[in-house]
Amino acid sequence: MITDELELTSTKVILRAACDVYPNAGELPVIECITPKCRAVIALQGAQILSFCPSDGHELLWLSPLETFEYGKAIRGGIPLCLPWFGVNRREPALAKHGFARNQSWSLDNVTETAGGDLALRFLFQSSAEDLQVFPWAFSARLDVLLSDTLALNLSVLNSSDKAMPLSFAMHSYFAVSGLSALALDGVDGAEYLDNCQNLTQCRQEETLRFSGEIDRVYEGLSGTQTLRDGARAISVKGTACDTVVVWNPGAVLADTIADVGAHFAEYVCVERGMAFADEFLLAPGQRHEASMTLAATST
Ligand SMILES: O=P(O)(O)OC[C@H]1O[C@@H](O)[C@H](O)[C@@H](O)[C@@H]1O
Repeated sequence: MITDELELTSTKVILRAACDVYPNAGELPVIECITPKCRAVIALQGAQILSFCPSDGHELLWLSPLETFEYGKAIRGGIPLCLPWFGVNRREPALAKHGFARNQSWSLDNVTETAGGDLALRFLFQSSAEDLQVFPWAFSARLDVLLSDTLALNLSVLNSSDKAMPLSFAMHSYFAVSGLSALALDGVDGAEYLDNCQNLTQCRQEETLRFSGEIDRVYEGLSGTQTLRDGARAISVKGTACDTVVVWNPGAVLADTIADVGAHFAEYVCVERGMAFADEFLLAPGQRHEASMTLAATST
């Protein structure tokens, strides 16, 4: 059993095995953070936030109840980081979808508590010699997480190779929702999108986005704030330097073919922020790209 505890003035940071937090999970290391404003669980694999529960007790993120937490396998739910490419790799489509950083261990580099009771954690990732076989640009990444009443992520990617590096990525949030039929997403109306359910056909979002059946849409160059309305609750997704918005729910038919979703498809929707498709770019040698995303939930 892994345990290590850091007790700060008003917060606790505890290193645990996933099975101590989630029934049926394995030994994968997770960090449980308890602050005056929230409780959060973060896996070291992928620096993946698995849970964020502000003091109103309402969980923001969905984590599959079918998740088995195996080393090297993508965890279904929370906020996976898709990096150093999003979706299908454009150079080599046979490579693993969404890059390899979500399936590897990151290190916890720093933990700082502020006087106001916020907690900042820094996670680091360094691409390995093995990664260079599939992505021949050495890079490092840093994820700064700020746990407050809101959840803020700052993802910074440094190209440490000597040539321009193609970069696409996403902070792939799975939001816990009360059901799909009453949901609506503001902040994409009027925008063009690529419909991933129709071979990336270009379409236009004429009305407020609602959820019935499979939805897999990519809005490029959008930025701003998206707000997911779920009855009396609203979740806002605000980002900078992550101008692509991806909205995904598999619907019942596709979910049936996804082992770790299945009958649970109506418990979540993904509203992701990143740089992908037309927003993918070349990061010059020695240059950093910093993107940030803040998630906040309010109830009326
Ligand atoms: O099953 P994965 O690799 O985690 O991907 C989940 C989904 O991620 C979304 O971002 C994509 O738009 C979908 O096409 C994809 O199915």
